[in-house]
Amino acid sequence: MPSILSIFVALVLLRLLYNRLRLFGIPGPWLAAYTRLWKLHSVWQGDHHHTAIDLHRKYGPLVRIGPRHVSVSDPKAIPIIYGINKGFTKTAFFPLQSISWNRKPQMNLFSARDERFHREQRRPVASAYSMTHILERESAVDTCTDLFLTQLRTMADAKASVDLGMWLQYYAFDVVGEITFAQKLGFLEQGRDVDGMIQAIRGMLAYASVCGQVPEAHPLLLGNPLFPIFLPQMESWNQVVVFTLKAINQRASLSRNGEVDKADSHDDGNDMMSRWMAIHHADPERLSTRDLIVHLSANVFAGSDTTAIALRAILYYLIHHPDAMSKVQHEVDMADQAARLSNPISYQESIAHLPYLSAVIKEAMRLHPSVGLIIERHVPAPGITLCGRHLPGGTVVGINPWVVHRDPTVFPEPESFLPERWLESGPEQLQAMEKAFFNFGAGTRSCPGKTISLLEMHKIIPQLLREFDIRTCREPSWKTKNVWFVQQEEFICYLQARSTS
Ligand code: HEM
Repeated sequence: MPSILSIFVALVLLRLLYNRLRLFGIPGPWLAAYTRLWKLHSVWQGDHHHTAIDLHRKYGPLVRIGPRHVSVSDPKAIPIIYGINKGFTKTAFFPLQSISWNRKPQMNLFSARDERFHREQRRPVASAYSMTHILERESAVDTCTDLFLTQLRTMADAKASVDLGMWLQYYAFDVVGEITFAQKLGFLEQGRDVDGMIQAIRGMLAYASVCGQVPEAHPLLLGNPLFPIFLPQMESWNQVVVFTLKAINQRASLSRNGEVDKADSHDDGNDMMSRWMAIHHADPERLSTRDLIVHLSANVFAGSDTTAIALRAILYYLIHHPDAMSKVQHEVDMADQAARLSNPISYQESIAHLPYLSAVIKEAMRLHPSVGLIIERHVPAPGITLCGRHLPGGTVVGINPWVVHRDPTVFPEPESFLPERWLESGPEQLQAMEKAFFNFGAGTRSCPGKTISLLEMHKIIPQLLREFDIRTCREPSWKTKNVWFVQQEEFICYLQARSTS
């Protein structure tokens, strides 16, 4: 009689064999064909973006990174996987990044898997992210710039080293605060991680990146359905939600049943909260109190880390490419001499008069995208042919921005920092590069907040370089860790006031 143990072992072996045969012929690390442990381990190490680049160089456009998981590097696959009405839906990786409120997990724009629900959620809020609306808050962003520069001047005068990486994140946080809630979040003023929000977001990302590889484990961990019943105070551990509720309560009040009270709110501002409260009060069914809370908190969660990563990358590549740094500073100085720039520099001025800077911004985001894992989607039934291979329905596919941004057929010398490629390439090449630029995702689920990030980048970088010479304190000048977002740490710099400023 076979023992229970031998039956169990036989079942496990059969399962592994089944896994192996499912996507037979798609190359990749041998262990990945059998089990998700390979992917889990690779993500756990915090360097998966580099592993993914190496794997695609070795195996080609399709790499099997799990039993049902395929990483794709061909930019031509972007409109297929992420295009409108293509039927590819978000995977279980996303919902575990939602917040919990009123004792329930609440899906936001980012985490929602149901496309219809997502469409209904995005419709009323989308216009608040348009550049026209964001620019209405430009003067508020300028107050963040003033505060940031004042703090940096003090540190530069003291000839102290500056954790510029951290300060850029404080800046990004306060800008999101101004645009979302018409208030700074206190980061620049206090020069510290207010309410531990940066740490809280890092913890959430680290959890999502690892648990997201085995999402079935989520209900046994932080997604345990018993927690809201027996541990309701858990909601108050999420600083992002706590902050959002505090911000709402400063302007209106949430009643006992969780509804936002109309009496003491004011709907006439141009920040997102005012715009969305106005919609809510006109038609609560179109945008409920729940929707208000999840949309506002999504901004705090999604808007600061991603932008800070991009800001650091731009300065990092400039510091390590002195020629490019000189060109940007020369461009700013010339525009200044021609009296084309205000103080602080406006977004429109930056776009109109600083073309080399725009190319630098693009090139830095190409080399160091904020997102460092594949942006997962499920292949719809009955399957799809990608790069000449049939992938059955249910396969998890996705493109990693780090991989597609290094496609040598689109970006020659992919590892080199060459801002000129964005200025000197012919129209066809430029179009191919734009189509392969995947920093903000693509299609209906692409990033609505990119307007906010672009506004920040085009304003604060020239402003900093107009006023300071910046160098790093040591080499290597940062450490990176891929926790879904590729964060940089210890980007410590010296700032010196420029004689021309
Ligand atoms: C450099 C900065 C940023 C980068 C690189 C970035 C990247 C991304 C990417 C790749 C996606 C798509 C995810 C997917 O397709 O599954 C996304 C979605 C999203 N981002 Fe951003 N983001 C940035 C800044 C922001 C900002 C500033 C905000 C808001 C304040 C924001 C809010 C969102 C939201 C709400 C979504 C979900 C959109 C939807 O599915 O409808 N992001 N972002």
